[in-house]
Amino acid sequence: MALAMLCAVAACSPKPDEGSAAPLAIAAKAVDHHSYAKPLEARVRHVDLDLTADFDRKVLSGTAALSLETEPDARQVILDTKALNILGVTDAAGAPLKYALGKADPILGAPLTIELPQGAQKIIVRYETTAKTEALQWLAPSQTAGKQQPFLFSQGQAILTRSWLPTQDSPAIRQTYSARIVTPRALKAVMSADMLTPDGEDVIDAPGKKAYRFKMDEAIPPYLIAIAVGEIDFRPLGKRTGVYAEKVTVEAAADEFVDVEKMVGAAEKLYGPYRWGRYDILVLPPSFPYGGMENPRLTFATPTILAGDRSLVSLVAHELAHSWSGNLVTNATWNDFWLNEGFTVYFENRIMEELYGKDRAGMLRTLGYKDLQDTVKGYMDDKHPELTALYIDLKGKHPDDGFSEIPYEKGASFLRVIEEAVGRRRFDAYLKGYFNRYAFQSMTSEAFIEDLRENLLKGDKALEDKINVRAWIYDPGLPANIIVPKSDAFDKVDAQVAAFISGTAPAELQTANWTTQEWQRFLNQMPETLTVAQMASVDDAFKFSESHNSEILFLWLKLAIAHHYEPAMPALETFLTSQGRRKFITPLYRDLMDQSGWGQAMARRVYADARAGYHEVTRASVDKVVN
Ligand SMILES: CC/C=C\C/C=C\C[C@@H](O)/C=C/C=C/C=C\[C@@H](O)CCCC(=O)O
Ligand SMILES: [Zn+2]
Repeated sequence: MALAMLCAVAACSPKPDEGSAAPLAIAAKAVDHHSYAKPLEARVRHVDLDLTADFDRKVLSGTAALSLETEPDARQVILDTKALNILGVTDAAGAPLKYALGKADPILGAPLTIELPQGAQKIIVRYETTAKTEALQWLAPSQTAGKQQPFLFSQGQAILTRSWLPTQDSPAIRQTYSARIVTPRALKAVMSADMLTPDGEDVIDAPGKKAYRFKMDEAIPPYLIAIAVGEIDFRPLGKRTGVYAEKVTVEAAADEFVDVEKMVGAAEKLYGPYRWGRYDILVLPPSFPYGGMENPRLTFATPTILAGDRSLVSLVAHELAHSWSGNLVTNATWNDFWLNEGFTVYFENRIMEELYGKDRAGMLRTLGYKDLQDTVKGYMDDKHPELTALYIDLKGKHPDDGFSEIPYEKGASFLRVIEEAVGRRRFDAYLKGYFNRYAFQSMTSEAFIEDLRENLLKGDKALEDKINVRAWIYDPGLPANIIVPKSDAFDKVDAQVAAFISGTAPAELQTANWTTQEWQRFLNQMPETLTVAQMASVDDAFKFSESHNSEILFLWLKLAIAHHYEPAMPALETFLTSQGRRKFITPLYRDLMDQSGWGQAMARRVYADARAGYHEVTRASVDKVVN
């Protein structure tokens, strides 16, 4: 990897307000190995985009005007780029500036070093994206739900934003942004910002085009700058919530998300005011690579959560929770990713408990704990214990290489241990204070420990040792004081599973009105040693192969592969070729590849056909398992 000029986080964080000096002092020791930026000399404060979405060429082209804050003697600014075609750089008056695009690193991309006249406050980069831009997916009409119009969307996390706009792409270098996006007249542009022209405006001497304008006045990490363009409709859900989706999807989405306005209220009751104005959701076409992405003001969500019975809306609670953990207080480097995700999973479960009660929240914690156990076992078996720590040193690695359930479920388990040690009321008060103290700032694991000591533990060394704070953050494995969730609500499921495995015909199982979480528990408990007759009987009884619930279908298809249960193979092929959510796609291909002969042949055949339709995030993941 080209020597990445390191971004000293201290200079990346904005001027601290009183009471937040600690993170700056501690965070100064942190460096972001995933950015070339040197913000101690010159840093980006605002990005103003003026781009045209060209669906014929599949490029975004135009300008990024960057407002800078520079040291008096600064003579250059360094930006992060990846696979961009840089067409020229000028100052605000249009005078050309000298620039150099450095050697491209396969993970970080290339540094764009721009010479600055003394006192320069703004530079304008003219550029266009290319076919190698990893953040963007350009979909043909056939790849969308509506099949009538093309669609474009971006994914920024973790370090993909640099592939669709030149800036300092570090989560510690927070920036405001504004944008003018020109689209074909039939399409609408939306972004993670205030949408100033919901219906677009005419473009002089371009009758076939429309322009949409946006502004984000809060300083956010660049990975949260997001865009989508398509035949997008809108339905309101409440006074500050609504859902965007393709016309054919929007009614189902509005019905699925009917509780979202209540979710925002529940979240505010827990951790303070929602600071972002509106909370809207955009449902993407099926290839979206994640369950959700917490782009501020506009969560991006997969259509695979549209189960029709609101049973998968915990994902929305998760993305909403990021409005505090991750978007308001952000991990300063990707080594500290658990600060985003562990807090959010903890918070997500509290929102679900507030809205749907302790039983459902307990079931979700129990299912999450099983995922955590499986992940830890997998990494330990593969001799990668370092990936089971919360803080992971990702120097020289792609952040994706550290991505797993660990920062999510182990991080949440850590916070539950703190809650149990100090009591829920005291912990909630601490969290509310934490989000206030560091609002719109970036945080490191060390800074968090300092804040915890100062504002919650208050010098109680015995309490800190009882919680085992540093071991939870830095040690591999699961600390002995982890709280193993126990959900009585699953007792009846477990009893039925035992009856089934002991040979009782599934038809005798009392499964009336089971929830998705109970079916997940049932399938999680199924051994991989069933007979084909047992697989057939349970499929006949519960029609798993025909399920429209992505979470249930995923677990059933894993079981079907393990048993080479042929009747489920058409459903498997449909599932692999009709959506692109990495969490489902990669494990199924991996399981197929573990089946020598038929499984490997099927994986290679299906992937050869489906690969082009996946987003780069999913492709990069499956490329590692299908060979
Ligand atoms: C220790 C890992 C450090 C950094 C990883 C950061 C980002 C990884 C990159 O892959 C982006 C991930 C984005 C995830 C978005 C949503 C998730 O919360 C849910 C993903 C699983 C799902 O589809 O539900
Ligand atoms: Zn998350």
